[in-house]
Amino acid sequence: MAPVTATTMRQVVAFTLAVSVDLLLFYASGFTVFHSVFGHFTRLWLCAALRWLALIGVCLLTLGVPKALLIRFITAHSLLPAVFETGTNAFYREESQCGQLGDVRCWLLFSGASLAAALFWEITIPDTDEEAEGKEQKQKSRVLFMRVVRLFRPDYPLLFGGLVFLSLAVICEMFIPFYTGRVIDILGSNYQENDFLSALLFMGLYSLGGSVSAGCRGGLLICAISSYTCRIKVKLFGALTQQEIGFFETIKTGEITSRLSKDTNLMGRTVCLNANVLLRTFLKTLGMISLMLNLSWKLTFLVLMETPITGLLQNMYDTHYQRLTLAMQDSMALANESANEVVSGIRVVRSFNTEKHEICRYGDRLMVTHTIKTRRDTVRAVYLLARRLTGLAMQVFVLYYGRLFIQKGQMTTGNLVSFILYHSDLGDNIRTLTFIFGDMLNSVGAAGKVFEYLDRKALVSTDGKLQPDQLRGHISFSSLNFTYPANPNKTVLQDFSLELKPGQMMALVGPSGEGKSTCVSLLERFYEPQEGEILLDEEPLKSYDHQFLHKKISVVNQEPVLFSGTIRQNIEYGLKGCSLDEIKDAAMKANAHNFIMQLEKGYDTEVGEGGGQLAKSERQRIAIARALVRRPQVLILDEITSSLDTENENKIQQSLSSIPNQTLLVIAHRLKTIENADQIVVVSGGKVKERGTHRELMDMKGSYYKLREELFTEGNSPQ
Ligand SMILES: Nc1ncnc2c1ncn2[C@@H]1O[C@H](COP(=O)(O)OP(=O)(O)OP(=O)(O)O)[C@@H](O)[C@H]1O
Repeated sequence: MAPVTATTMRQVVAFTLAVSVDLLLFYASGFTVFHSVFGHFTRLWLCAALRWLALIGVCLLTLGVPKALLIRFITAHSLLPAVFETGTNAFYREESQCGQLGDVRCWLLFSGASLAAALFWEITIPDTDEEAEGKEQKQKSRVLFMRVVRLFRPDYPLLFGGLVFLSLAVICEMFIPFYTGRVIDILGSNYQENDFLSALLFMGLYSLGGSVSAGCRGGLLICAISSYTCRIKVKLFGALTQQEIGFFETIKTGEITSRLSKDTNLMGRTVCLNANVLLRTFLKTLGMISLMLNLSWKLTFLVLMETPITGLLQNMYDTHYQRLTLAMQDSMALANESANEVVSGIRVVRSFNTEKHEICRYGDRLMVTHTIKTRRDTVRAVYLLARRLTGLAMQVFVLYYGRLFIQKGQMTTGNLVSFILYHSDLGDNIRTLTFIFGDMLNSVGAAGKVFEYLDRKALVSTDGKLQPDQLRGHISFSSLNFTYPANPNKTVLQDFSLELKPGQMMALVGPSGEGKSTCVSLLERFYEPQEGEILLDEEPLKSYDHQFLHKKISVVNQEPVLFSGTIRQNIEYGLKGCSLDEIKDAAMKANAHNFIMQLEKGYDTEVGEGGGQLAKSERQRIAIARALVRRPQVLILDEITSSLDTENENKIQQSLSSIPNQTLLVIAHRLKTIENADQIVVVSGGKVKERGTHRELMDMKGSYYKLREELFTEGNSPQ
């Protein structure tokens, strides 16, 4: 208990001492005026400096090093009278009603305003105790902000136009309440028609100017944002498509699409809308406060005292509201996810008769969203109530004191009306200013995420330049060691070496999950091996031009992926200037021509999203045609037989074997299909376990032999 009492005592002593010293100096300044000691401004600023020094001195002596908030208060408290007096003199060429200072009411008013300013600063700008982190964050935000601005370069003319109209709109809007008050004064005193008409004319002109300028500002800025967002989206999409496959495996699809859709939009907003609102509100607030000070400085200080309360309320509300909004978005995403799952897996749901269970699950998740939403709306309702109450209390004060000032002849009725009009806007403006800081930081954060992807250099480079006129298709894997980026602890290929001679057919076989498809992925340069190299015609794969390589090495995967569009577009996918005859030829080799011709629109038939309007075997044959139309030197078939029947498979095999000099790499589970291969390689545990022709391997009675036996007994192979 004792230390607390001692601290409180020290604080009371410090407060009393500080108030006494300050009042003494404040009155002393009035004395110097009275006795015309020093010039007016010298006295003001000297007094301000002395008061600042004295108050800081008292704090140091009694409380130790003062906190940032106290320093801000002391600074505002000491300087405010001098700043205000100098400002009034500069703008209106007269002394304010507080010009003589030395009046305890003035002292109280300035103290209140200083406290308001210090608290406002405290609320809107992060505390200096978090300096290091805060400064770094601010620095980062500033750099990001400037990058966003620089990307706006092509839209600078639009932005400049927007800013000009913004300033015009603010100036015009600011004068409307002023002329409203003037009209009331003219009507209330000796009516002068000319004055009345000119006031009306100005009011009309300012209103018109304000509306036109606001419209032009909005239009220009929206145009700039829209063109900016499009540009960034394309840029980001371009950067994303350059990334290596491992990137897409480690980052969730939802995150990527959210950056592409949400964050790019937020980025545009950062500079344009927020800067627009910030600038407009800031200019308006400054202009309003200066006009309000002109109307009645006492009332102005009075209403400014509401600022810290408004700021505090807004800050508390923003924190809670944002937290609940995020929680609501998460729970909504969960509810949507369960709905999506059911829609895409409706066959499973139907066959397991789990409709009711799924409805309950969806309903439960929606209830969670509903509860959070209700809490969020309650927070909003309480905030609005508190805001209205403080606003109302302040209006009552303004009316009460306004009436007093009118009685004393310190202001007119028109002045009071103008003042009230300004005041009603001021609260909103200050709230906007406090909110916009947080929002700006959020949006800049979104820009940071977008830049992170824009700046990311793909781990698998595509800078190779080699494009030889002749390619033989000689492939060798030499001592490869490889782990997937998504699972770096598991070595998938270990000291893996293979050679595939030009024009030969090689088959990779082996149990599931042993690394066969991984070989194909490495050959396609989806990943880079950690050790070892893959050579194509004795040159490292990475030295080949990206486009050239993917034209010369074509892959048909287990799961054929088609894109929405026509069959023709899917076959010629990525090839420019491909004739219909070439497409038909490839389709014939893939045994797809006949079924395509039976479709009503033939090659112009739409395949639907992901090729959903075609059977799996048809999709697979189109995928084979897509690979063949490129006339690849190396063709890779990764378990394509799983979706083909024996008849189709035989026909495709026949046409593929008729292509001369093509190197063929086949991964197969149906061992019957690869008996004719020049070389069969058994892959197990990421290593080459056996290699040879079918006959050689059968005679060895090793893994290949066992594999055939197993598959035969499991009935997987129609041998
Ligand atoms: N993208 C990936 N990220 C992490 N691990 C992977 C990835 N793809 C495959 N793996 C793992 O690498 C190992 C080899 O997989 P791979 O697909 O090469 O086997 P496979 O022999 O082709 O099997 P299957 O015959 O069933 O296609 C497996 O253990 C698998 O789990």
